[in-house]
Amino acid sequence: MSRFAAAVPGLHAHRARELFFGQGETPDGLVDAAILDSWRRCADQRPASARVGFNIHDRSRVEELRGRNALLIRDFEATLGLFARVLHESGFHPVLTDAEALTIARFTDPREASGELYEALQLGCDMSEQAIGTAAMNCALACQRPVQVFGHEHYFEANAAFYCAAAPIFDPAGQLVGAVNLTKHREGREFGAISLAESCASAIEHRQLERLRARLTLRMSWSANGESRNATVAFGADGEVLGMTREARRILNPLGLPLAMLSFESVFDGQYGQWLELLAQSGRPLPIRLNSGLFVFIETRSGAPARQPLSMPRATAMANVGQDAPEMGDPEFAGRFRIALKALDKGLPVLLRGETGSGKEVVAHALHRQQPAGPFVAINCAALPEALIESELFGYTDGAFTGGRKGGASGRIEEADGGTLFLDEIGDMPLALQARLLRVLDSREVARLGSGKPRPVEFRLLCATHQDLDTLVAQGRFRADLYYRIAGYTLALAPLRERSRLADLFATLARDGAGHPGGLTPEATALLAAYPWPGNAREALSVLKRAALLCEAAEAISAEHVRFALPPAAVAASLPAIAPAQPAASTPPASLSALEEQAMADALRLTGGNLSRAADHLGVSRSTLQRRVRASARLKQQLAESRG
Ligand SMILES: Nc1ncnc2c1ncn2[C@@H]1O[C@H](COP(=O)(O)OP(=O)(O)OP(=O)(O)O)[C@@H](O)[C@H]1O
Repeated sequence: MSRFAAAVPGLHAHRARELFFGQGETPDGLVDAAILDSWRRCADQRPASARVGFNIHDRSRVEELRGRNALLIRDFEATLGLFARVLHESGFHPVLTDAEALTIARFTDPREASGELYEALQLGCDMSEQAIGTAAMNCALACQRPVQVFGHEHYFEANAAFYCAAAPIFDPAGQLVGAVNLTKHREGREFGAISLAESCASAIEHRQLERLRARLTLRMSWSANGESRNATVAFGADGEVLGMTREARRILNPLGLPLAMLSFESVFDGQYGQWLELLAQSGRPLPIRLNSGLFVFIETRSGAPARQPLSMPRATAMANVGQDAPEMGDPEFAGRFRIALKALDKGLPVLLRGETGSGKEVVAHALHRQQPAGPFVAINCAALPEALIESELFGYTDGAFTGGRKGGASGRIEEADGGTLFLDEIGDMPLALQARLLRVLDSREVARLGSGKPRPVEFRLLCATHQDLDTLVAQGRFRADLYYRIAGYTLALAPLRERSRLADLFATLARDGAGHPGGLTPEATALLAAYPWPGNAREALSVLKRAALLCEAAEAISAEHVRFALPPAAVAASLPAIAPAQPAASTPPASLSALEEQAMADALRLTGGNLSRAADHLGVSRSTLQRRVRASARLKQQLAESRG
């Protein structure tokens, strides 16, 4: 899709029509390529000025179609219920079509729509290209990706009154089964309908997947080009792949092999049985390498009730209960932790900064435990779909929107009253909500959506982010006033590679996290300390769990166990630099940075000098890698060589 046409739907439609219909030219870049292809097909059939009516199948055909697609319809209705408020406010009318573009379900009452739209919302309406010309649902089905069609981008002039956006739906085996389509009169106010349609289709696909009788349903998350991605894949009893979502297909099955040819071991670098056990024990996302080399985090996806997945999976703050500060392997941390406590005591918010996996959530729990009055309410701003975040945070009143729960619902901010509100990944909060949050923080009052009556709330505020908020502020993606408001005190967590007392942290993680009472040998500790830990404590915990699986409970984890548990590429590429027998004391601190540099050089070489991909591979941000390259002549040279 042309980036411009996507950003400003329909803006160039008149010019594109002039070129296409008037001069027989190709209006490249002015409309989405999918629309242009459709225009070409339609032009072979009928002139754009032809009269179009909606062709509606008879009731028995509609019943037969609905019976055949009963589960899909159920998933559509359940999913749309979650988006009810935002749909209602936006004025869009959602329908579900089958793979032939016949309408088999709708979500709103067609009587709320006027004129031609009323017709278009009838069950059994034929929305195919042959019947109604270019429209979002038939384009989305034809090109198998989300498409929006605005006003005069519709082939028939008679349909220029509409704005529609649609996304295709695939079943867990990757078959196209239908499309979600959102339509309204185009004079309505603008709205991000295409991403809403895509979110609906993706939520339907997740529901389909959850119905499979899977032994293990995994949620994978990773970041690519600075954006976080996630996907779901289901495995049977022996690790065979039962189904996956479209994002999962992109990274696990790029060649489009039949599902029967895929298994856990063919896609991940690990053994199915071992990972089943690790995942059951951890209850937290664990890093794993794909056979393609990409590093992702995986966690078990449970059939949790609707509200639950919106909040982050809570870490049972396993370590250090009753102690002042958690053991972080950093002698300076305890002092900073005490200052953070004082700040909270004085009513100042605390901002936790640190790389992914560095322990921000563990610290948040620990801070709450020191003054454990009231609930600990955590919200992961990155995990909430933008359409739901507002009602999740602020709650809503009875009747605030169609499909809302009877009696309304309290928001998470209200639930934190008297306790601690933990806003994780605050850097991912949409700008519009930042303004609302700021108002709550200033007034200490929260009003549910649909109600003018604010209620007073009192809570300690903790926020966390792995992003550089200064940069986000400079880029206009984070409000400066909110930044100052939440950063009463900033508690920075050093990345693991910069902590100087790692032996204590490894011992704690092994004992409390991996449940291994036997400790570690000094050689094992030295080997661990030499690894640069791009995934920080989360990765360290996962490695220790893997190592602990290999030895008896009373036995100390040895260098051999660690070597097995560390990522194979790290052992092969860098860790032989410290021989197994080399004593811990003789590992000069400088070698740590040399090891990191080696890993970075390897990543640059492997990715042909692509900084984003190399950073993804290493699990660090692009800016971190760029900074290191700028500071190192060796890396600069490697970058130049890799780019040839
Ligand atoms: N000091 C620690 N003691 C015990 N466990 C820890 C410690 N630090 C981190 N962990 C463990 O490492 C994992 C990651 O920690 P946590 O979720 O707190 O990191 P985070 O910085 O919040 O990560 P993210 O930015 O990805 O949300 C968790 O399983 C946590 O239990």
